[in-house]
Amino acid sequence: MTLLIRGGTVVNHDHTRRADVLIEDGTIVAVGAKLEAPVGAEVIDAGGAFVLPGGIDPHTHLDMPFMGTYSADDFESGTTAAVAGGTTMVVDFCLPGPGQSLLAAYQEWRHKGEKAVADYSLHMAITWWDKQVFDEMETVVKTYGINTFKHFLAYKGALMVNDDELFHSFSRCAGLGALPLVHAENGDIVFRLQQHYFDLGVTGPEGHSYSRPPEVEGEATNRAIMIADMAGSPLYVVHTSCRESHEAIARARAAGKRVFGEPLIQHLVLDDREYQSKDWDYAARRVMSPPFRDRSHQASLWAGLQSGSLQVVATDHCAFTTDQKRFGLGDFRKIPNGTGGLEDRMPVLWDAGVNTGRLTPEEFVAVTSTNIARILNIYPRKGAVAVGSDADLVVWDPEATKTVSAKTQKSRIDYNVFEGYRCRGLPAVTISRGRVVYRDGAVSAKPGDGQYVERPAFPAVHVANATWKDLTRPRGVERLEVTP
Ligand SMILES: NC(=O)NCCC(=O)O
Ligand SMILES: [Zn+2]
Ligand SMILES: [Zn+2]
Repeated sequence: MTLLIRGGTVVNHDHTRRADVLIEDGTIVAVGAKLEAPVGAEVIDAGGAFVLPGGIDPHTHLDMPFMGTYSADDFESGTTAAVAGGTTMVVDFCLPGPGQSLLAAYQEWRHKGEKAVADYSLHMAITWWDKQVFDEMETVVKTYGINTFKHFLAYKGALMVNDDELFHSFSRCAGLGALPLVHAENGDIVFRLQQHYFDLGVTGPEGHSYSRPPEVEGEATNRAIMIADMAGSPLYVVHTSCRESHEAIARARAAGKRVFGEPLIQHLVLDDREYQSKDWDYAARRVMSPPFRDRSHQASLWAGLQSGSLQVVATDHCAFTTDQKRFGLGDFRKIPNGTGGLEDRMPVLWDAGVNTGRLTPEEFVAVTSTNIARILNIYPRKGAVAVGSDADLVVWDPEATKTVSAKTQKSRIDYNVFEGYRCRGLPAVTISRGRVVYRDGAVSAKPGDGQYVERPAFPAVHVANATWKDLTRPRGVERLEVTP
């Protein structure tokens, strides 16, 4: 199948130019001025709009078993929302249960992924530790094409791992050429603070926010960075939500460490006043970890994206219905943690980022697509409008407007945390591997159209880390023998 996108302005992370894009059998075969349409080609007139690499959201939880229920969007509704918002690939988290084989969990998540309408990939979570996990990590990397392992420093008694497990797993990642990811909140302290506020009589959703202050995130981020450094591993910090965590990442980078930070679109535009709503449902729908912060933290996150100390904007899409949120009526600790955002990430970020001058269109492409493609080792197959890349593209109309509303969204849940947000700048057409999957408000892709994307290990990064570690390692002092 041949497709020509004519008359657009192609924006990559490093350059912008007027160019047509020719696609054959799912791959970009030419990018240039005034390309001829081959006989039989479908032609899309971009009409001067931007042509961007499709968005990549590296942080979703579709059909996730969590806090006694399952997240409401599965791979079908989640990826449908994604393409409607200009995102052509998601990376979800495979979560082995306690004592469950990583290989069995992988098969379960691949089964869930069979319904995806857009491409997807998986991170593997390390939720427990012993020799079996150590051994299976190799198969996960070499056979399943997963080069990222997630570690939760929060959710005590459920997903949380301790420092010993962290050091073992990070060291194993270093040996395999894989990248560890962390949810950085100190789960022991969160547990105590939850009890403290509950005992004081704070039972509503605001208790969730009070019990997860920026300090628990700052501490855990610093700790994970230091442990990764000692293990000789790079590190990716998911949902970086506050100044303390951002500063830890910026400090590490300034010291030459390979550390990456990922703010969420929610933390960039929504703040903690939401938890003060008198409407329990309204506040509970916004319960996620880390919670929304005060506006001074937002300024820090934007500055990080602008200066390059933070690299990626994700969603952590983990959507629960109002009925599910009500599991926590009377006890905020039981409110399922998570919010949606897959359909909204790119439009809201364009509006709050590009329309305000915080980001250039090229920086927008970097933080929504290219940087994460590079971090996940799938660039330039993904994350670029370039010859040889997968034809995952968005024709982006910078003047189109909409007001976010749960009534028109593709997600299955009954509300939207961005409700009423007026966006200027929207996807007009989304293309996945050369096929139009979204146009004029309608998604045409079908369950099963999405393909699983394998991601090879990063030998070069780990060789560099190991070389430097070896050069700088403490060595025993050679001394003259002392004769007794
Ligand atoms: N973020 C959140 O509240 N829910 C999803 C699980 C996680 O990422 O911590
Ligand atoms: Zn998390
Ligand atoms: Zn998450």
